[in-house]
Amino acid sequence: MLRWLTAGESHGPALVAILEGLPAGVSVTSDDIAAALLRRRAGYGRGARMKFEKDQVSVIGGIRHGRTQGGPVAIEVGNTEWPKWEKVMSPDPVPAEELEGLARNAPLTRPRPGHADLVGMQKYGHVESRPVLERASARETAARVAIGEVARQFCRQALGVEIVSHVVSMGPVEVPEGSPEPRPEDLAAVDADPLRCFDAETSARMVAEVDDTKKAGDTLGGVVEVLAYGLPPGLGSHVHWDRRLDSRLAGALMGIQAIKGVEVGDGFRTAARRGSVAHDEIEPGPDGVRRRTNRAGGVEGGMTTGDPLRVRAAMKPIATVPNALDTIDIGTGEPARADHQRSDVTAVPAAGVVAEAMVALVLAEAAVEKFGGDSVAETARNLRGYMESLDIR
Ligand SMILES: Cc1cc2nc3c(=O)[nH]c(=O)nc-3n(C[C@H](O)[C@H](O)[C@H](O)COP(=O)(O)O)c2cc1C
Ligand SMILES: C=C(O[C@@H]1CC(C(=O)O)=C[C@@H](OP(=O)(O)O)[C@H]1O)C(=O)O
Repeated sequence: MLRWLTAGESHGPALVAILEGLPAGVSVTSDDIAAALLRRRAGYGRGARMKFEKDQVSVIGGIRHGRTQGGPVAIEVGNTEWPKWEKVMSPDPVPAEELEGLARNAPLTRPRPGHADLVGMQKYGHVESRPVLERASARETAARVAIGEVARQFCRQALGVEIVSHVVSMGPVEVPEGSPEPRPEDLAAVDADPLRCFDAETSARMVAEVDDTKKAGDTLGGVVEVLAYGLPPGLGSHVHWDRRLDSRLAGALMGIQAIKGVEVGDGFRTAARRGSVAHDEIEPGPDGVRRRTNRAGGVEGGMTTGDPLRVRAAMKPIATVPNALDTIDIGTGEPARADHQRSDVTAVPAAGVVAEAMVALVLAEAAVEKFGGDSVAETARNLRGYMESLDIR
């Protein structure tokens, strides 16, 4: 069983993540994790915070001399901005006179529509939104990307699986249907694009859309696609709803802040087709059985088919709209403009990197379930035995 947890606040000293149940022998270093975190900070349209704040990786447990040991992997992602927040976010009480006049401590009483502020205040009994937004903030995704990198290395080393993501739409600007999908060797090119878009012409239009949106004091959402290559058939199961891989992927992707829709394969587009052109016909191939197309996105009956996994996640526009939206001031009950200090215009490119991490965690979990193994070598051996035993391939 693979399980994971994160803790920490947006302006706290650090985020922490624990990944438990991973076999021993995964090669991974602090530099690998730091590189994954850098990818998450990139992307045209992100706010000032991405520039001045740095993630500081410390591996606290589970990895020795660059290899997992079989115990829980614990990673801390320190925040270089902590000294500015030490009083406001102190876990211990701070004398009132030391907090007085601190702009950062001013109560946030004008909840932002579309963020967790209002309902979080109602549910947890807070009189301002700081205690809500600190944990709702997608800064938390840094912790997921950190352990996601460990899971990704496991998927690569034990299964030969490579995970890629790219941005397929930014607001109304979409990559044309039928455009080539990035392969693992294209990931560096995707990362080099300002919006992590694999189509240069569309990327230029996306950049213009971000610029226009910024000028208008507005924000943007979009859609990311994650692809996983090299999967064996049979991860997940048809036998129960919570063992279906598609249900687990959907849950993991919807668990990313601001993701409002998930599509497996052609997803919603399939609903508009007739059956004869919606499914993937099966035929004999040179290496055994194969499907002619991959409209299903590599999952049938809640199990990987062996074709590339393809899932999409739709992100809503950033809630902290610079031209602030209407709300009420919780202190006075009067209409007001929502709290706004700064924000991303869009974070869709970063959401793609987070989505890769979530997919890596779900695939690693499903692989540990199917193949077991206390070491990467044992998992790989069990996978080989299973592949050799398949009599319909
Ligand atoms: C990478 C990333 C960055 C984000 N940046 C912001 C931001 O700068 N401002 C904002 O209001 N929301 C941002 N969000 C979205 C909020 O975290 C999210 O809308 C909020 O937690 C409420 O959750 P919900 O949208 O799922 O309802 C970001 C989300 C992600 C994944
Ligand atoms: C800090 C990160 O993202 C933050 C996520 C976020 C939100 O509301 O989700 C709001 C912004 O923070 P602030 O409101 O303090 O400017 C983003 O910068 C990060 O991704 O590392």
